[in-house]
Amino acid sequence: MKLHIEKLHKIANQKSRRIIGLMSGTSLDGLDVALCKVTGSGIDTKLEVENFATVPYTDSFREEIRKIFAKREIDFQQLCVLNPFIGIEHGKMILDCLEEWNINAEEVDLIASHGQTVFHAPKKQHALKDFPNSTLQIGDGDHIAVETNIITISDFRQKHIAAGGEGAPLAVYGDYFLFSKKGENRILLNMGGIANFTLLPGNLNPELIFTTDTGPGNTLIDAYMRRFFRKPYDENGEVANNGIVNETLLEALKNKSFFEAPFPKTTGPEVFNFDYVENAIQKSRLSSLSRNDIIATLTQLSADTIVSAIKRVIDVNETYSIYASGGGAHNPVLMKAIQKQLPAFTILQLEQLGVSGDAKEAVLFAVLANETVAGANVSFGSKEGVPGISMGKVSFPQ
Ligand SMILES: Nc1ncnc2c1ncn2[C@@H]1O[C@H](COP(=O)(O)OP(=O)(O)OP(=O)(O)O)[C@@H](O)[C@H]1O
Ligand SMILES: CC(=O)N[C@H]1[C@@H]2OC[C@@H](O2)[C@@H](O)[C@@H]1O[C@H](C)C(=O)O
Repeated sequence: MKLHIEKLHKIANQKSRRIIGLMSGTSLDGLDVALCKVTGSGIDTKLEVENFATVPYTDSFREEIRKIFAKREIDFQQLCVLNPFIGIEHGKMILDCLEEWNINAEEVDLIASHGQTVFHAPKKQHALKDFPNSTLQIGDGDHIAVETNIITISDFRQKHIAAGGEGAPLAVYGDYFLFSKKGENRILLNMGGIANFTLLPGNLNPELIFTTDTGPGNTLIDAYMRRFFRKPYDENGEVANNGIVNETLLEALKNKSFFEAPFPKTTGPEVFNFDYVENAIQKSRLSSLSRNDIIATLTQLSADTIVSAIKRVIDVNETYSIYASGGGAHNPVLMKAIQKQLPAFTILQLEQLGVSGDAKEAVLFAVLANETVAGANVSFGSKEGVPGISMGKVSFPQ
């Protein structure tokens, strides 16, 4: 279909592209939709977020995903039907946003779709000698392309694995292109369900860029809030604020091989989930601990493990600024606990760099699609976890 390739070629040669970045993360709160104008590529990328919305998932949509989400054993038919269903639903959500924003689908060049992660199993986690790193995102791109009539790039993580990575974190590419600053050591900290960070050295040397997941961001807090408070999360850290950190439980929660494993590493709710907390509570014989204390302790766990990972990779003679994003940046208890342990660091919200922290991950996938269509190879050296590659698969609408 020469016409399609020619259209893509034309988009690749434009000075700038309008790309919709999509992210639906491990919190299952909704679909982040960021309409971006992207000019240039690589380290010369300039990006303007024209519109952003989080389309909340309905309870029933979320429950359908939860039936298979991060579970070792599932109804295989549910996985099969969800793959096109999520693609179609995401397509409809995009069309709703475009209508709201008064923009025609023809005015958009590309969609960059992350899809819904349903299972993440790097080799360090599954420990199956003969099997590779693995991860699975569903919500097939062909369905989004046909539903919206917009060329869609999707399924970014497989190529990362094929090139030697764990399939995550992918934020590092966009973090480097959009947020590097000569003379300032920056740490881009994202606290979604899982927390991760990118270290961008002020000397701009791509070979010194570092990225890793650190462990739980909000996922454990959310799991406990859902079960015992019937709320999706601890809004503004109010429950944590009314609890006291229990040191015995905190130590039991930290007693996990993931935290000791070498960098870079990735994880997910397959490891950090409700049962993980329950086991730690039982092992510490703390079944009568108050629910507020548990939430306070889980919040401290996120802060401690984020700080400990950062401390392991920074140069003590250098100064750093942290730019926080993701839902956890709205939790003042978590933010204060991090700042307290890093008194010499300036901790700011990502908004200071001109991009909303809630939009960041969706924006970063727009950057990845831009690279795939219009970028050149960027070398990050031989550093593990950041292969210099293009990512994603192309779906044409017709
Ligand atoms: N006002 C708030 N107070 C406390 N926590 C909040 C607040 N707003 C959002 N959050 C937390 O942020 C979570 C959503 O964060 P986000 O959308 O960044 O995660 P995600 O993208 O789904 O996850 P991941 O990055 O791991 O894929 C919520 O589930 C909640 O725990
Ligand atoms: C497998 C997967 O979906 N991982 C997510 C998740 O959410 C946060 C953390 O775990 C990160 O590694 C990744 O997402 C971001 C966008 C990333 O790849 O940078």
